[in-house]
Order: sequence, then C-alpha cells, then structure tokens
Amino acid sequence: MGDVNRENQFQISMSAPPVDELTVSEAAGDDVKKTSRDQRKALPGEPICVVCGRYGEYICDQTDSDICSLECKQTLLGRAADTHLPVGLPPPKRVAATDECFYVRDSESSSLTGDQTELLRRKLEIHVKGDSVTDPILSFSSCNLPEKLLHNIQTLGYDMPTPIQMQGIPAALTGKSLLASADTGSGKTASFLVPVVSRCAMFRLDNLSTNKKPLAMVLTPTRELCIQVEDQAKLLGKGLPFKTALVVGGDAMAKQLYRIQQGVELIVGTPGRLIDLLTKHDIELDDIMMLVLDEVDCMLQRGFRDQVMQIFRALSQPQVLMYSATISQEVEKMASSMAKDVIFVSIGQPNRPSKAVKQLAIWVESKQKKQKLFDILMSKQHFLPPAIVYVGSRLGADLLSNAITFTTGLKALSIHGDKSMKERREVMKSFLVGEVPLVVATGVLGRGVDLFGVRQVIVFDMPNSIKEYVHQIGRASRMGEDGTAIVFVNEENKNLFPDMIEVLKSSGAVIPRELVNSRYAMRSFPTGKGQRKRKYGS
Ligand SMILES: Nc1ncnc2c1ncn2[C@@H]1O[C@H](COP(=O)(O)OP(=O)(O)OP(=O)(O)O)[C@@H](O)[C@H]1O
Repeated sequence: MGDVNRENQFQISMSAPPVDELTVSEAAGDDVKKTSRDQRKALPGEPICVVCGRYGEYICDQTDSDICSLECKQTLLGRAADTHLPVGLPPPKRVAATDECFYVRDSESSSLTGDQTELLRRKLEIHVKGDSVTDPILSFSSCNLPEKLLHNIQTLGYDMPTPIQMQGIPAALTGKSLLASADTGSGKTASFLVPVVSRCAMFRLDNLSTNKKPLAMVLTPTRELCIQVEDQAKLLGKGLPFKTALVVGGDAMAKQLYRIQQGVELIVGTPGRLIDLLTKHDIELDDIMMLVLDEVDCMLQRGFRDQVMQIFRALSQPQVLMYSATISQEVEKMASSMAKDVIFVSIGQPNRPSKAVKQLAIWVESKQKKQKLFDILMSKQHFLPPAIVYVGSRLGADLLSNAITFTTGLKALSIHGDKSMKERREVMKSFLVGEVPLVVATGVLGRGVDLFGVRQVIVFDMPNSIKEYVHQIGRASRMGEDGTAIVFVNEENKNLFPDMIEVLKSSGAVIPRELVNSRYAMRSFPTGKGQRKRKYGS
C-alpha cells in the first residue's frame, strides 16, 4: 500500500458541524443564488434548473436534480413533500451487501465453468494477471448491483457489458485495486463507474449517517473529460443515494466547495484544481474508499504525477482503479507501488489503435500541410464530417480554424486550454449538435472525450508520443463503429518513426514510402561511425 504519511495530508477536519446554507453561500462569496431571479439564463448545453429552467449549476443536496437557487430548492422539496415522493432518499428495497466482497455471482446455473471462463477470455482477448481474479460476467445482472443501477444501465442502452466491463466490473467489485487497459471507445468509463456507484450507494444504504463525506474520487487530466465522467456518473447513480461534485478549473470554486460540504459520494476533478481546493479548504477525505485514475498513464507522467501522489497520500489506503488505452511498464510498476495485490486486466493488444479506425498516413512537408488539409476538406470523397483536426499549439488551433473557414467556407471552431470553460462548452455543444462540422483542437480533446458521431480525425501535427496518437485517432470510433484517421507525417516527426511504422504495420495500414526509406525508421538512429545500427524490429 502507498505511503500513508498523515503529516503530508491536507488538513482534514474530523467533525464538520451541520452547515447553514446562507452562511456557506456567504462564506463562499455569495455564489449560491438565493432566488431564481438572481440566477442567469442557461447557455446551450449547460445544466438547467428543474424548477425554473435557469442555469442549474448549484445542485441541491437533498435531490438528484439540478437547481439554480435556494428558492427553487425549497420549491422542489415542497413539491416532493406534497406528493410524498422521496427526494434522493434511499430506495425502499435495500440490497444486501456482503461485508468485504461486493461481488456476488448470481445463480450457479449462469456461472461459468473454469473451461468456459478460459474460452471466453481467449475469444474476447481478455488477459488477466494477479491473485484469484474473478470470472468475467456475461450480463450486468450477474454481480448483485443495486436494482436502480441495473435500471439506469438499461436506460443508457447498455444491453451487454463490453469485454473490459465483463472483466473489470466484477474485479473492481471485490474491492481489489486494478490496472486495466482496453481500446479507446470500448466502455472503460462505465467499467469503473458501475463499481463506484454500486459500492458508494451500498455503503450509504448500510450506513445511514448525516455526515456524508465523499466516498470516491475520480481524477482525469482534462476538464472536458471530468464533465463527461461526472455526467455519466449522474446517469448511473440516478435514484440512488449517490451525488457527485465536479472540481475543475474555470468554474467558481465556491460552488464546488459548497456542493461537497453539503455531502456527496463522488468527487470528479482535475488534480490541479483539486489540490487548490484541498489546500484552501477543509475537505474531509478520510472516508474515500475508491480512487480512480482515468487515463492513468497520463496521470502518472511528469506534470501530473506529483499532484496525483499528493492527493493519494491524503487518502487512507483506498482501492485504486486505474484505466487507460495505453499503459507502459513504468505505469505498471507505479501502479503496483500504489496498492497491494493489484489485478491487471488488458483487452486485445495493448497500446494499439482501435481496429475500427482506418488509418491513412500521408507524407506532407510542413509548408504544404495547410494546402493538403484544405484539399481534403474540399473533397467530398475524402472529408467525412463530423471531424476533428488535431494541432500542436493553442495559437495554431485558432489560426488554422480561421484559415479553414476563410479558404474552404466550412464552419470550423477551435478548442484549447486558453479558452474559458464557457467557450469550450459552447464549442463542444455546436459541434455535437451538428452546427459545426469541424473542430480544430489541441490535446485537450485528445483523450477520453466521447465525441460520439465523429467519423474522421485528421492529425495535422503529430503529437509528441505515439500513445497520444493512439488516443487522438481513437476519437474517430466509439464502440467499434468505423472511423478514419488521416495523419500528416514528415521528417519533423522522426523521433516517432519506428513507433509509427509499428502501429501502422500492426493495423494493416499502408506505410508511406518516405517513412519506410527514412534513415530514422530504425529504432537506434545512426549517430556516428562505428556505432552498431539496429534495424527496426530487430
Ligand atoms: N455496454 C455498453 N453497451 C453499449 N454502449 C456502451 C457500453 N458501455 C459504454 N458504452 C458507450 O460507448 C461509448 C464509449 O465509451 P467510453 O467513453 O467509456 O470509452 P473509453 O473506453 O473510456 O474510451 P477512451 O479510451 O477514449 O476514454 C460511450 O458512448 C458509452 O456510452
């Protein structure tokens, strides 16, 4: 288990007195609106108050609904009292939880024999490593999930678990830590959220205390991904004692703090903002029993690693669930040091692009890249909107989106880290509803974000690592739907040539002649006389 040095922890106040809402809102900079009139109108795509339809960011602690103000909260609670409807209270039918193991196989008849388990794993390319790894499930109803959660899964249209869910959900329900990798777009989010919702809801049902400290935390590298994960968590936890708080930059911290202080089960956040919040305010983290690191390879890289470890040390030995489409040996090592008895699950070939994405690598000199892009965008045969163009810099994203609109007449918008949360939300919304066929993005949209409906990705500037490339082109296909990725390559990307060739080769894609013939195609670049050259793949 990780180092649980209490001195390094954030201040943890053990007994939070019941907080008066007005006091909190005042202390928090009066950000929680008192009346509906004080609240602004909702922008497209933003949550709306279920009572008055205004902006509903402040979410009422006793309901599952988005509420704009204290006034609408009272109205909603009043309505519920009138109709004797429970508002966010535990459902009457309680699900029995086992003490230590939360995973209970259903009837013997639907369980698999050892041979069948092996066969299923082989067929679906489910690879597992670790002590007593639970069998995969064939249906969501096989592991004693709360009824409401099963209903929510059904409502989302998930009839069958995907392979990562088949193995990941029962494994995580045992309470053991997990490092899992599976293709982009293969359902990893639900694979960790289903156990999170289930364990948190069951805990609350069994421990009816008024002091609702957070029970689980999901960390992701970007605000967009956090929003998406929180949205999905809300859908899965609907009707259960399961509330969420979003802790990301760009939104007022006061509201995020207020929401947590009112009692939530799950915090979803980016490491930087979370540390900011934790160092400035007393947030009790001692009940956190699950920590999820989504896009774990990115979270444990320089840049995020120190922040993630700082947060991890503030927790009391939680179960750690770590997920990504790309995982290195170094990440495996770090994962093993964060928790004991880690189970390793991987689906298919690790670190490979989704097979559903057809890749077309084109050799284009830097000066010609823009013209080449315009040619593609103006070709009915080659441009397959909705599409994302990935570039390497924020300024580049702005300039290129303007140039696209100017030259081709296509409406294009840019999205990157310099844009405010509001601007980013608006761009996403316009894109997702089809007002804009093309978005030019930096790495902000490279990982995890489920851009359902995207058919094409154009990698204008190769990212710094082949892993990021795998994530970026993964946006072109979700749940195995066909997608295409066009990638511009030239000598500026020479550091990635060997990896690039390997990835293209393994996907059966054509490798540009210039790439194969380049002296940088070898793993060890020839750097001087007498140096042994190692041929690619040798
Ligand atoms: N069992 C299921 N049945 C049908 N659809 C599903 C199922 N599980 C997830 N999905 C849907 O599949 C899409 C991709 O899922 P998700 O975003 O979790 O992929 P991911 O593996 O996390 O991808 P990435 O590596 O890019 O983050 C989502 O739209 C999600 O709602």
